[in-house]
Amino acid sequence: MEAVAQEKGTLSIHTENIFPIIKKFLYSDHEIFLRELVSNAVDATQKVKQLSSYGEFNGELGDLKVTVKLDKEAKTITVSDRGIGMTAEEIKKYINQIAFSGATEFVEKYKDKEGGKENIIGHFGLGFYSAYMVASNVEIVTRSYKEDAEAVRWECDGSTEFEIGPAEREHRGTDIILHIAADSEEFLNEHRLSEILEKYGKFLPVEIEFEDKVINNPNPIWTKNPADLTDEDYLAFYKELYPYSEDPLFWIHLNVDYPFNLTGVLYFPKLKNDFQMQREKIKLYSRQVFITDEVKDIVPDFLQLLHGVIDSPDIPLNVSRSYLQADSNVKKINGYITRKVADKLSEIFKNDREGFEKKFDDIGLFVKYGVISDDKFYDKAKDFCLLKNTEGKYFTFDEYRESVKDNQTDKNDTQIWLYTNDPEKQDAFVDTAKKRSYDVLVMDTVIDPHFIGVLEQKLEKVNIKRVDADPVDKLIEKDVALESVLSDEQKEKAKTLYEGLIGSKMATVQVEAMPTDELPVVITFPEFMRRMTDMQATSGQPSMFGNMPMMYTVSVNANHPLTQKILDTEDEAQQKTLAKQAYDLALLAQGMLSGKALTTFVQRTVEGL
Ligand SMILES: Nc1ncnc2c1ncn2[C@@H]1O[C@H](COP(=O)(O)OP(=O)(O)OP(=O)(O)O)[C@@H](O)[C@H]1O
Repeated sequence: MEAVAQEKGTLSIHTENIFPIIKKFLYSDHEIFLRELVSNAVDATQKVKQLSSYGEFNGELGDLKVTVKLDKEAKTITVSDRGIGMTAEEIKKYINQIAFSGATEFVEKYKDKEGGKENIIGHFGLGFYSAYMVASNVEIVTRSYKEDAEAVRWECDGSTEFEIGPAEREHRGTDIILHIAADSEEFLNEHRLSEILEKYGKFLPVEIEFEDKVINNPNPIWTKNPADLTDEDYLAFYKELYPYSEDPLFWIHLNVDYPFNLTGVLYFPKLKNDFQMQREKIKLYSRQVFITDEVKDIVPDFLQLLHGVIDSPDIPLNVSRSYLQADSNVKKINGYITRKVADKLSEIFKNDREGFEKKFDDIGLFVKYGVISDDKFYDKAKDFCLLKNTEGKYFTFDEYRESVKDNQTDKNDTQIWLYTNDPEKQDAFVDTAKKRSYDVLVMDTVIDPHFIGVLEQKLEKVNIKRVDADPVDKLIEKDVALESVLSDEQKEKAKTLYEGLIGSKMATVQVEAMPTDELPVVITFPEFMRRMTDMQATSGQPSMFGNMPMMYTVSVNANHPLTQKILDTEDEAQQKTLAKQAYDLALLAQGMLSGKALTTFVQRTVEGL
């Protein structure tokens, strides 16, 4: 056997093999070629502006617009700028050497100067080659800003060979001329190009002209100082982003430079009960270049209900700038945004409680979603998240605790908070609760079942029940037990009577001493069972119980005069009719009487009048 010698070496790469990979597979979306070339033009322009401000370039800056031109006949797309241009040497260095970025070199050189590193988009030294995804041939005609620089022409047909030589160009700057390949002719269309430019370049920092029109707003509000902006500016920008949307409720201007750079404006839209529709409205930018509207790694789930823009050069992008890489910065950004949003809400709450309450119906869903899904948010939101009662009064958690303390603490020293998820439907129950001077909250949004669960976990000694979870005296059990006027034997008789009448396995009948002002029969849904069904309904998961109807409790009021009367009725048929009537009334109070059963009930009632 031959012995293997220990050695070290360098990997070698064959350009012929790697080039097609860079050209075709590095970027998943072909349309981004335009983003890359326009970004390069913007970079070149920013560089010349910066050099001028550092005194390293003393010539005329002139009109710095970047232009994109489409020539359908010649089948070319040309991106032109009046940036720094390139000398022949620079082309060889920056273009011929794949993955050598002149942008990075520039940033390194000027990193300590004002604006030196903030304004440059390029980083990887690959973007230019994305042109070959759509072009069979690319020409560069360029003239450097340097004094006495000669214009240069470079051309390459996508093989590993290029040509370089002298050219004519009146001014400093660069034209990148793409000869569009046969399989990419879809890009020889002005609508398509304008759509791509609009998507990626709407807020690029240098004016971009296409078809004699400037397509971008180079100074979007998130780059400005909040002190210089009015409400109208924010609203106008919102309209620019979402032309057909209703005005937002309020907004937050994000502005941080340590430990990462991030700017942006987040808007609170009016949320409808359906919050799935509202997602993917936050746009992520990096140095004013659009990246994605998939912000799920940077923005916590509940904040994705917000609209607006986030711009951060510190968001780690992959080479294709199309998606992010998860890293610790992303986590920090996530935490920061959550904190900022909570602080803003808290500030509005403190400074304008009335205004905050007015908006709460619209932002409640969002705040509750935050409370449910993010502990850090909960810690702040617990002081401004509001509860609303059936009278339309709002309370913070602490205020509510204080307000119901005297009347709604049960014998185990636990506060029972009552709520309705449908004040209309549960009116009979709300009414009975109010007769006891109990307060009833309204919890009617899709996420309230979850919200209630979280409140119970977080708030000590608080139990939350829907008004129809139990007959009123059982909702909040106090020490005083009511005496039953019925004997045990009579109770048993009543139970058998109703069980025979109802004949459903879903119903549990119990005969209990209840106050006389309570209905003769009350139907309730045990809180636990009902909540599981509610939660499953919102989660969209198939129910563990299949389509089984919900279990319910039928409480016969032992102390109601009608119960006594029914038991005293000798005629069996008459007795059954009376009991049926009492039971139907209970069904009616729960909105459970319909169809044939309802018709029979109505007839029976009319006949009895
Ligand atoms: N229009 C232009 N004017 C002047 N120089 C340019 C122009 N386009 C490209 N360059 C030079 O060529 C270099 C390589 O460009 P390329 O787009 O491949 O990479 P990049 O912009 O540096 O990085 P990235 O891959 O992140 O876009 C640039 O860094 C720049 O120095």
